[in-house]
Amino acid sequence: MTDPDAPLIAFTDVRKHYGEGETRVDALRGVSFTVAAGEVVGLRGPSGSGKTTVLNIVGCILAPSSGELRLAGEPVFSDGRWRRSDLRSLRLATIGFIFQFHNLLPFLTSTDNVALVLRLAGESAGTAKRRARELLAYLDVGHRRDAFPAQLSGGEAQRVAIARALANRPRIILADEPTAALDSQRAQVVMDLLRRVAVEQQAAIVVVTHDDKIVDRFDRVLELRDGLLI
Ligand SMILES: Nc1ncnc2c1ncn2[C@@H]1O[C@H](COP(=O)(O)OP(=O)(O)OP(=O)(O)O)[C@@H](O)[C@H]1O
Repeated sequence: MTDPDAPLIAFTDVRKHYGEGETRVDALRGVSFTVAAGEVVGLRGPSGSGKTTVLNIVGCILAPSSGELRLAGEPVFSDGRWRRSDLRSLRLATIGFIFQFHNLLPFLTSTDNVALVLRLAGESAGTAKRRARELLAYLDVGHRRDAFPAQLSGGEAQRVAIARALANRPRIILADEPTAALDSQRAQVVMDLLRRVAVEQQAAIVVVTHDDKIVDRFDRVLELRDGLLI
Protein backbone atom coordinates (compact mmCIF):
# COMPACT_ATOMS: atom_id res chain seq x y z
CA MET A 1 0.00 0.00 0.00
CA THR A 2 1.47 3.30 -1.07
CA ASP A 3 -0.07 6.78 -0.84
CA PRO A 4 -1.35 7.51 2.69
CA ASP A 5 -3.54 10.40 1.50
CA ALA A 6 -5.27 8.50 -1.32
CA PRO A 7 -8.83 7.25 -0.75
CA LEU A 8 -8.71 3.67 0.47
CA ILE A 9 -11.07 2.62 -2.31
CA ALA A 10 -11.10 4.29 -5.73
CA PHE A 11 -13.44 2.67 -8.23
CA THR A 12 -13.20 4.44 -11.59
CA ASP A 13 -15.54 3.93 -14.56
CA VAL A 14 -15.89 0.24 -13.79
CA ARG A 15 -17.89 -1.86 -16.22
CA LYS A 16 -18.72 -5.50 -15.79
CA HIS A 17 -20.70 -7.80 -18.02
CA TYR A 18 -21.42 -11.45 -17.56
CA GLY A 19 -21.73 -13.77 -20.59
CA GLU A 20 -21.66 -12.79 -24.25
CA GLY A 21 -24.12 -12.37 -27.13
CA GLU A 22 -27.72 -13.21 -26.36
CA THR A 23 -26.98 -14.08 -22.73
CA ARG A 24 -24.89 -10.98 -22.03
CA VAL A 25 -25.84 -9.09 -18.85
CA ASP A 26 -24.36 -5.62 -18.29
CA ALA A 27 -24.17 -5.66 -14.51
CA LEU A 28 -22.11 -2.44 -14.12
CA ARG A 29 -22.21 0.21 -16.83
CA GLY A 30 -19.56 2.70 -15.72
CA VAL A 31 -19.52 3.09 -11.94
CA SER A 32 -17.18 5.50 -10.13
CA PHE A 33 -16.87 6.28 -6.42
CA THR A 34 -14.27 6.64 -3.70
CA VAL A 35 -14.32 5.77 -0.01
CA ALA A 36 -11.92 7.44 2.42
CA ALA A 37 -10.40 6.09 5.61
CA GLY A 38 -12.88 6.41 8.48
CA GLU A 39 -15.99 6.38 6.25
CA VAL A 40 -18.94 4.01 6.47
CA VAL A 41 -20.76 3.98 3.12
CA GLY A 42 -24.02 2.23 2.32
CA LEU A 43 -24.66 0.62 -1.06
CA ARG A 44 -28.34 0.26 -1.91
CA GLY A 45 -30.42 -0.66 -4.90
CA PRO A 46 -33.00 -3.14 -6.13
CA SER A 47 -32.24 -6.79 -6.64
CA GLY A 48 -30.01 -7.24 -9.68
CA SER A 49 -28.76 -3.62 -9.70
CA GLY A 50 -25.12 -4.71 -9.28
CA LYS A 51 -24.39 -4.36 -5.54
CA THR A 52 -22.76 -7.75 -5.06
CA THR A 53 -20.79 -7.26 -8.26
CA VAL A 54 -19.35 -3.99 -6.86
CA LEU A 55 -18.46 -5.68 -3.57
CA ASN A 56 -16.79 -8.63 -5.25
CA ILE A 57 -14.71 -6.37 -7.49
CA VAL A 58 -13.58 -4.17 -4.58
CA GLY A 59 -12.78 -7.40 -2.73
CA CYS A 60 -10.59 -8.55 -5.66
CA ILE A 61 -12.71 -11.69 -6.07
CA LEU A 62 -14.08 -10.69 -9.47
CA ALA A 63 -12.27 -8.93 -12.34
CA PRO A 64 -14.02 -5.96 -13.97
CA SER A 65 -14.51 -6.01 -17.74
CA SER A 66 -12.91 -2.53 -17.84
CA GLY A 67 -12.16 0.43 -15.61
CA GLU A 68 -9.79 0.85 -12.72
CA LEU A 69 -9.64 -0.22 -9.08
CA ARG A 70 -7.13 1.37 -6.72
CA LEU A 71 -6.76 0.41 -3.08
CA ALA A 72 -4.91 2.96 -0.91
CA GLY A 73 -3.68 4.65 -4.06
CA GLU A 74 -2.18 1.50 -5.53
CA PRO A 75 -3.56 0.32 -8.89
CA VAL A 76 -4.92 -3.17 -8.33
CA PHE A 77 -6.86 -3.55 -11.59
CA SER A 78 -6.31 -1.41 -14.70
CA ASP A 79 -5.90 -1.76 -18.46
CA GLY A 80 -7.93 -4.94 -18.43
CA ARG A 81 -5.82 -6.88 -15.98
CA TRP A 82 -4.92 -7.37 -12.33
CA ARG A 83 -1.79 -5.42 -11.45
CA ARG A 84 -0.91 -7.73 -8.56
CA SER A 85 -0.03 -11.40 -8.82
CA ASP A 86 -0.59 -12.03 -5.10
CA LEU A 87 -4.31 -11.29 -4.85
CA ARG A 88 -4.83 -13.85 -2.13
CA SER A 89 -2.28 -12.27 0.19
CA LEU A 90 -3.56 -8.79 -0.74
CA ARG A 91 -7.05 -9.91 0.30
CA LEU A 92 -5.85 -11.48 3.54
CA ALA A 93 -3.83 -8.42 4.52
CA THR A 94 -6.19 -5.68 3.37
CA ILE A 95 -9.80 -6.80 3.18
CA GLY A 96 -12.29 -8.17 5.69
CA PHE A 97 -15.58 -9.67 4.52
CA ILE A 98 -18.80 -9.87 6.53
CA PHE A 99 -21.77 -11.77 5.10
CA GLN A 100 -25.49 -11.82 5.82
CA PHE A 101 -25.30 -15.25 7.35
CA HIS A 102 -22.23 -15.41 9.46
CA ASN A 103 -20.53 -18.30 7.56
CA LEU A 104 -18.73 -19.45 10.70
CA LEU A 105 -17.23 -22.93 10.52
CA PRO A 106 -19.59 -25.10 12.59
CA PHE A 107 -16.92 -27.39 14.02
CA LEU A 108 -14.77 -24.57 15.46
CA THR A 109 -15.37 -22.48 18.58
CA SER A 110 -15.70 -18.70 18.36
CA THR A 111 -12.02 -18.33 19.31
CA ASP A 112 -10.87 -20.85 16.72
CA ASN A 113 -13.04 -19.35 13.96
CA VAL A 114 -11.29 -16.01 14.50
CA ALA A 115 -7.83 -17.50 15.10
CA LEU A 116 -8.00 -19.48 11.85
CA VAL A 117 -7.77 -16.31 9.74
CA LEU A 118 -4.69 -15.22 11.68
CA ARG A 119 -3.09 -18.64 11.24
CA LEU A 120 -3.73 -18.39 7.47
CA ALA A 121 -1.94 -15.04 7.53
CA GLY A 122 1.07 -16.69 9.17
CA GLU A 123 0.64 -15.91 12.90
CA SER A 124 1.72 -18.48 15.50
CA ALA A 125 -1.01 -20.49 17.23
CA GLY A 126 -0.43 -18.66 20.53
CA THR A 127 -0.57 -15.18 19.01
CA ALA A 128 -3.63 -16.08 16.94
CA LYS A 129 -5.52 -17.34 19.98
CA ARG A 130 -4.58 -14.33 22.10
CA ARG A 131 -5.65 -11.84 19.43
CA ALA A 132 -8.87 -13.80 18.79
CA ARG A 133 -9.77 -13.53 22.48
CA GLU A 134 -9.02 -9.81 22.55
CA LEU A 135 -11.21 -9.24 19.51
CA LEU A 136 -14.11 -11.26 20.89
CA ALA A 137 -13.92 -9.21 24.09
CA TYR A 138 -13.80 -5.97 22.02
CA LEU A 139 -17.02 -7.06 20.30
CA ASP A 140 -18.67 -7.99 23.62
CA VAL A 141 -18.78 -11.71 22.94
CA GLY A 142 -15.77 -12.66 25.08
CA HIS A 143 -18.05 -14.74 27.30
CA ARG A 144 -18.98 -16.86 24.25
CA ARG A 145 -15.42 -17.57 23.13
CA ASP A 146 -15.62 -21.34 23.75
CA ALA A 147 -19.08 -21.77 22.21
CA PHE A 148 -19.70 -23.38 18.82
CA PRO A 149 -21.72 -21.45 16.21
CA ALA A 150 -24.87 -23.53 16.77
CA GLN A 151 -24.83 -22.44 20.43
CA LEU A 152 -24.78 -18.73 19.59
CA SER A 153 -27.70 -16.36 19.05
CA GLY A 154 -27.93 -14.61 15.66
CA GLY A 155 -26.50 -11.39 17.08
CA GLU A 156 -23.66 -13.18 18.86
CA ALA A 157 -22.75 -15.16 15.74
CA GLN A 158 -22.69 -11.97 13.67
CA ARG A 159 -20.36 -10.32 16.21
CA VAL A 160 -18.04 -13.35 16.09
CA ALA A 161 -18.10 -13.10 12.28
CA ILE A 162 -17.20 -9.40 12.56
CA ALA A 163 -14.35 -10.29 14.92
CA ARG A 164 -13.13 -12.72 12.27
CA ALA A 165 -13.38 -10.06 9.55
CA LEU A 166 -11.33 -7.67 11.72
CA ALA A 167 -8.71 -10.21 12.75
CA ASN A 168 -6.01 -9.07 10.34
CA ARG A 169 -6.75 -5.38 10.95
CA PRO A 170 -7.97 -4.86 7.39
CA ARG A 171 -8.17 -1.27 6.17
CA ILE A 172 -11.12 -2.19 3.95
CA ILE A 173 -14.22 -3.93 5.25
CA LEU A 174 -16.93 -5.17 2.90
CA ALA A 175 -20.23 -6.28 4.35
CA ASP A 176 -23.10 -7.89 2.43
CA GLU A 177 -26.40 -7.39 4.30
CA PRO A 178 -24.77 -7.78 7.73
CA THR A 179 -27.91 -6.82 9.65
CA ALA A 180 -30.59 -8.52 7.56
CA ALA A 181 -30.92 -11.47 9.94
CA LEU A 182 -30.94 -9.28 13.09
CA ASP A 183 -33.65 -7.41 14.97
CA SER A 184 -33.55 -3.65 15.09
CA GLN A 185 -31.63 -3.36 18.36
CA ARG A 186 -28.96 -5.86 17.32
CA ALA A 187 -28.70 -4.22 13.91
CA GLN A 188 -27.90 -0.92 15.65
CA VAL A 189 -25.24 -2.64 17.78
CA VAL A 190 -23.59 -4.02 14.64
CA MET A 191 -23.66 -0.61 12.95
CA ASP A 192 -22.20 1.05 16.08
CA LEU A 193 -19.40 -1.52 16.03
CA LEU A 194 -18.64 -0.89 12.36
CA ARG A 195 -18.58 2.86 12.99
CA ARG A 196 -16.16 2.38 15.90
CA VAL A 197 -13.90 0.22 13.73
CA ALA A 198 -13.95 2.78 10.90
CA VAL A 199 -12.86 5.54 13.25
CA GLU A 200 -10.43 3.63 15.47
CA GLN A 201 -8.73 1.65 12.71
CA GLN A 202 -9.18 4.31 10.01
CA ALA A 203 -10.86 1.70 7.86
CA ALA A 204 -13.11 2.21 4.82
CA ILE A 205 -16.34 0.26 5.18
CA VAL A 206 -18.88 -0.52 2.46
CA VAL A 207 -22.15 -2.08 3.53
CA VAL A 208 -24.62 -3.52 1.01
CA THR A 209 -28.05 -3.23 2.53
CA HIS A 210 -31.77 -3.24 1.88
CA ASP A 211 -32.30 -2.63 5.56
CA ASP A 212 -34.31 0.52 6.31
CA LYS A 213 -33.52 0.12 10.03
CA ILE A 214 -29.95 1.28 9.46
CA VAL A 215 -30.18 3.66 6.50
CA ASP A 216 -29.51 6.72 8.69
CA ARG A 217 -26.30 5.20 10.05
CA PHE A 218 -24.09 5.85 7.04
CA ASP A 219 -21.85 8.77 6.17
CA ARG A 220 -23.12 8.41 2.60
CA VAL A 221 -25.40 6.09 0.68
CA LEU A 222 -24.63 5.09 -2.91
CA GLU A 223 -27.73 4.11 -4.89
CA LEU A 224 -27.38 1.68 -7.80
CA ARG A 225 -29.99 1.27 -10.55
CA ASP A 226 -29.38 -1.08 -13.45
CA GLY A 227 -25.63 -0.95 -13.09
CA LEU A 228 -25.36 2.84 -12.70
CA LEU A 229 -25.03 5.07 -9.63
CA ILE A 230 -27.85 7.61 -9.34
N1 LIG B 1 -22.15 -15.08 -12.39
C1 LIG B 1 -23.10 -14.43 -13.08
N2 LIG B 1 -23.43 -14.81 -14.33
C2 LIG B 1 -24.36 -14.16 -15.04
N3 LIG B 1 -25.06 -13.08 -14.59
C3 LIG B 1 -24.78 -12.66 -13.34
C4 LIG B 1 -23.80 -13.32 -12.51
N4 LIG B 1 -23.75 -12.65 -11.32
C5 LIG B 1 -24.66 -11.66 -11.40
N5 LIG B 1 -25.27 -11.66 -12.61
C6 LIG B 1 -26.28 -10.68 -13.07
O1 LIG B 1 -25.72 -9.37 -12.95
C7 LIG B 1 -26.71 -8.45 -12.46
C8 LIG B 1 -26.21 -7.82 -11.16
O2 LIG B 1 -26.14 -8.84 -10.17
P1 LIG B 1 -25.70 -8.55 -8.66
O3 LIG B 1 -25.66 -9.87 -7.96
O4 LIG B 1 -24.48 -7.72 -8.64
O5 LIG B 1 -26.93 -7.67 -8.12
P2 LIG B 1 -27.38 -7.30 -6.64
O6 LIG B 1 -27.75 -5.86 -6.69
O7 LIG B 1 -26.34 -7.71 -5.67
O8 LIG B 1 -28.67 -8.17 -6.44
P3 LIG B 1 -29.33 -8.84 -5.11
O9 LIG B 1 -29.79 -7.69 -4.26
O10 LIG B 1 -30.44 -9.64 -5.64
O11 LIG B 1 -28.24 -9.66 -4.46
C9 LIG B 1 -27.99 -9.24 -12.32
O12 LIG B 1 -28.74 -9.07 -13.51
C10 LIG B 1 -27.51 -10.68 -12.19
O13 LIG B 1 -28.49 -11.57 -12.69
